[in-house]
Amino acid sequence: MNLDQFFEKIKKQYDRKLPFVVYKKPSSSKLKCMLQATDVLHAVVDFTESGFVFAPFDSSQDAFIVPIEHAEIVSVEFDKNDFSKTERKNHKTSDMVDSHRESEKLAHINQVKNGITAIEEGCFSKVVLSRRELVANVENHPIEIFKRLLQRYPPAFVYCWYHPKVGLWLGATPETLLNIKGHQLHTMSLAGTQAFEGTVDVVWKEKEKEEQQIVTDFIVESLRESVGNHRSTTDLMTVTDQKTVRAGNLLHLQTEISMRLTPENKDLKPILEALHPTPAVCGFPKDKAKAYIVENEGYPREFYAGFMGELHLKETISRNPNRRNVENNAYRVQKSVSNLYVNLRCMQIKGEDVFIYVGGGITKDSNPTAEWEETVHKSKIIKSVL
Ligand SMILES: C=C(O[C@H]1C=CC=C(C(=O)O)[C@@H]1O)C(=O)O
Repeated sequence: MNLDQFFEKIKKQYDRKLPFVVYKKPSSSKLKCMLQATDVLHAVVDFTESGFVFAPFDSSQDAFIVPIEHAEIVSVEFDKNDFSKTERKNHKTSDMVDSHRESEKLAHINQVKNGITAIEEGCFSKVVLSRRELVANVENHPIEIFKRLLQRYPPAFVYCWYHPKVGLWLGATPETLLNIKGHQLHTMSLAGTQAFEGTVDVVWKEKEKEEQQIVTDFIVESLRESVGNHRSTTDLMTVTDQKTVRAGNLLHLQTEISMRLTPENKDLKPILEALHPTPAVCGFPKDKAKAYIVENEGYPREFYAGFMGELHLKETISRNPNRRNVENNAYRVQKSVSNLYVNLRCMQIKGEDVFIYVGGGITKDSNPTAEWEETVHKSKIIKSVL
């Protein structure tokens, strides 16, 4: 199947109002699509399922899945230059938004000020506050928007999820929630933001370093509790130093965390319950920050700041041919692989409207106007493809 046939197939599926998800993993040149033959909505029961999962921010609500046993899977290789002709049809988008900007700005600044007051009163030490920006619809087909995301954000996880009973979401996220391959677990702590101005060699303020350290400490502690309570996790966990990474027009602070799982802790559910939502999208302590967000943000996050990706897919891996004492060292093993990402830098398309979701971490030292600017930078990532 070539690239045109691949996208034609997805467009037909969308015209028939049948569910699909099309995606590309970070820095990969492989596009993968799962198409469901009926519009049955499959809710996740216990995360032992296999397929592509789409989970909301609020884990008390249902997560959905395109189950592998009900999906036709197609994949194709691409080069980002394949999409250089995917032109924007509508250039007025940001002008229209500008006219609403002043009231949105005041509302967000006010929300951040209230968050800082709650921190000063001791409710929590960090809370991630977001806003939903409405952009009048562009006449673009979602698949054309998806192609532009592919072209612009090669290092991101780029996706388009559609289910007639859930909705239409697209995004290009820089944040991994979990990669599990066999017994090896990998995750990251991502927080702190500044504009990219031509170099990743930048200085970070204490405020951002602290904001990101809260996320790292939470992840390490959650993994220790959910995975490592019956052994010495410190021996089995690797935590890198903070480093600067680029995500489109922005820079973030990132720490990578890896650990080895044992057969007793291969169950994903307790790991996901402990990790999601991390303080990169919620706050700390988690329950208090989450309750504050649900009560005060003034709109439902739905799938923004939730997670999505491959759940328990089987991958065939060749063993290292240099291993000793292996008679047939060309043998292959099948491993269970899960690749989950946090749903950031995303949009939801609802008929004539496009909603863009953007937020930022608030601590006691946050500056409300700077926090507003940060959400403006973040929304540009998505607006630039409309
Ligand atoms: C919550 C978002 O970003 C998170 C990820 C990276 C940096 C963040 C920050 O600097 O606040 C956020 O924690 C968002 O993009 O909506």
